Amino acid sequence: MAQYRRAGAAVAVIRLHNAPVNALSSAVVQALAQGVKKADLDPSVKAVVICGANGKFSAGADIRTFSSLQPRDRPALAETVSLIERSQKPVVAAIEGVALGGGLEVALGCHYRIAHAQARVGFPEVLLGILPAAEGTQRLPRLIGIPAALDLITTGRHVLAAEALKLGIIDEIVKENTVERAIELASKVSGQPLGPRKISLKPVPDLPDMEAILSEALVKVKRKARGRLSPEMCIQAIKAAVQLPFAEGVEKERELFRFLLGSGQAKAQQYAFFAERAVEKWTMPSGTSWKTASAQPIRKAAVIGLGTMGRGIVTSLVKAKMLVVALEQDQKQLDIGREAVTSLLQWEASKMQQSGQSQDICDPARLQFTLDFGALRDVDLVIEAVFEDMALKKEIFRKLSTICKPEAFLCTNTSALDIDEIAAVTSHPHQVIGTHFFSPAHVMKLLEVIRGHHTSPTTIATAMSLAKTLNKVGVLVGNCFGFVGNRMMAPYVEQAIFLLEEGCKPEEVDQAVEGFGFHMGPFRMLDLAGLDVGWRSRKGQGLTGPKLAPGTPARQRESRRYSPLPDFLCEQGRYGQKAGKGWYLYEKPGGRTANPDPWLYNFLSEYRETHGIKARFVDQEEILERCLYALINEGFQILADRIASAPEDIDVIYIYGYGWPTHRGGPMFHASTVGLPHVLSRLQKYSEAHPDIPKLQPSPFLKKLVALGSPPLREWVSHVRQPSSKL
Ligand SMILES: CCCCCCC/C=C/C(=O)SCCNC(=O)CCNC(=O)[C@H](O)C(C)(C)COP(=O)(O)OP(=O)(O)OC[C@H]1O[C@@H](n2cnc3c(N)ncnc32)[C@H](O)[C@@H]1OP(=O)(O)O
Repeated sequence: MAQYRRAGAAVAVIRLHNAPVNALSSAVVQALAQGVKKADLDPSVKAVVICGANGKFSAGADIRTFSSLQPRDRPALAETVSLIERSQKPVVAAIEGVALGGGLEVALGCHYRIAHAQARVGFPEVLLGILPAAEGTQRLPRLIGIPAALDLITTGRHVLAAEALKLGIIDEIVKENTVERAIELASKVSGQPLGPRKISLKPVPDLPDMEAILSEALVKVKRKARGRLSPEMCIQAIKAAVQLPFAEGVEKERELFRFLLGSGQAKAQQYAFFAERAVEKWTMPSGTSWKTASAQPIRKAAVIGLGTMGRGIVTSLVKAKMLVVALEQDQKQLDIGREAVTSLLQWEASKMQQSGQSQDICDPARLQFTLDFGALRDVDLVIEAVFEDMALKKEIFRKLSTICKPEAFLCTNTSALDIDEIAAVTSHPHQVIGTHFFSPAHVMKLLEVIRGHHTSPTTIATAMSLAKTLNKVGVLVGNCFGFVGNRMMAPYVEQAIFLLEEGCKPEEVDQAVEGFGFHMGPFRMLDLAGLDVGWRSRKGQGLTGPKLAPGTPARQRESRRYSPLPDFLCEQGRYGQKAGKGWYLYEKPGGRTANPDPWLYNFLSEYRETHGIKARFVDQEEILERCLYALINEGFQILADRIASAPEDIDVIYIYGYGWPTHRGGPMFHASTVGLPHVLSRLQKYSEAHPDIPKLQPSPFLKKLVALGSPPLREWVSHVRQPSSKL
């Protein structure tokens, strides 16, 4: 848990030991405290070094233990940090790998800090719905000043050693032998006065406009937080550092920590942290999993199509230092694509430069632009990213099947299309897989990885590993129309549009959903994505356009309710932001400011009149429940259909791909929090009121879980019916 040894005659080394990241469990904290006391009591020890095993200082407090913490518990970690600082002998932190959260707090308790050049430090607690509660909110501002402390504590960002040195968090950077160098320093400074090195004794550096800085930070953080409490509480704690003596500031920090710990938000954010890690450990319905499948190395990849998605994908691959072939169909598109990729890469390089990372990502030798499919002969993996047209995709895959080497993996970037149909035209369907990137692909963290019927475990492992290489979160899902993300989006958007028919305005629906914490409500999102995308898909499905059977009632398809509203908008050229008008009016085509549109109000009134709909007032609760519970209901069906193998998969997809607020833990976590019987009863109520909307009829799986007494989320999948045995 923490090894104590002597280095030379006079230095004690305490090494934190808790694989894989030296999390500070209570056993580790206890052992650390014992080590510090032992060194203090031993007259032959003149100085102490604290370091971590396996090249990592510590990733902070053990998050797994938080659920058992009582809000009244006094953090033992804080007492240990203060014990370190009070030590009579100099204590040096030797930081390798990471010193995050409680790990950094331990380091701040030390009198000196040395870090390896690749080490990262930070206070990511805010991302877990809490704050640095082992006196970190009181020490960091004293060490680096208020503006920098506000930035680090409210964003949770990790900083590299170079930046940490500039900020004053660490005293020295070394390229190698961090612990040895720390031992040397410890020997050198033994006997020197420790007072000036104790951060708790320092005043917070004063600034003339302190009040203004704090209140501006509060306004900024509140605007960005969309209901998340922890950033605001972090500011309260930092304010306490400014206004109160150290000990009183610490009390305030504890009070705020207890408040956050007891809030549902901390639970949701910690669930999201572990869900993100759980999805890496994928399983197929057959039982094959990450444990037995091994990924193949990808040295060289190709991207077909340099539209918005293709450009982002190329940028991601280049950033990950792969050799990339980018292919387009004609010279003009190729030139436009090359220019776009080049400027994306330059932008990425400048961002990296600002954060002190090396920026050799734009090496042109690694990126080849071509019109020639022959250039794909030796690539290990291809990502086809042309637009959503099955015929075109099949033509490309037929070609790839003959040109690429037999062991190449063939990925299709699609948001809805059938992977099996595409794989069927190739001679290696087991090497075909869906990779649904989200726009902008070089920014968005999510990669939905879709297994086809024939996709091999090696192909899945390779695609999942590619996600990690690209610094994305890969989630494995099954093949069905819209997969997980878009399949759940469909009933959500459908409800939003039905609500307009019934009397809402787009901004009322958006405000309700944004008030819940989403980045964007459904109508702003549709305008951003382009209304023509859905229109093309509905035409393809024969729901509108020339394929629609003559005489079909305007608001009904088969026996289901249908709203032709978005089709009418598209017929008027209102494609959304790019056209300058859609559900909202924009200042110009491509404009970003969504303004309510009087034209739309008239249009909606006339529409309701034509169809004999009496507008009614719909309250926020109904707006939210109809949109969100329709989406969640589909999530239960997706679990029952084994398209997602666990609720965590769905939640991670929604957090990283669709802007679901992290402090609400994802749609399935949210359902478990508000209670499955509640979700069921509301769906029952709405489906009775709207019997012609099948997506409001509660999923049989949700009903089953409620009948079973609403087991906790982690048990849900054990109640999914197993496919019948072939025997
Ligand atoms: C006890 C009361 C204390 C009260 C005091 C409160 C004040 C202090 C609070 C804190 O310190 S909260 C924790 C702050 N630290 C973090 O948020 C860091 C979280 N970890 C990471 O960001 C990353 O894991 C990493 C350290 C950057 C490593 O990333 P990498 O991609 O290399 O590995 P992962 O797959 O993410 O993690 C490996 C493995 O380790 C588990 N894990 C990571 N950090 C913690 C942790 N702090 N506590 C418990 N477990 C942790 C992670 O879940 C993975 O587990 P498995 O999936 O392999 O089981």
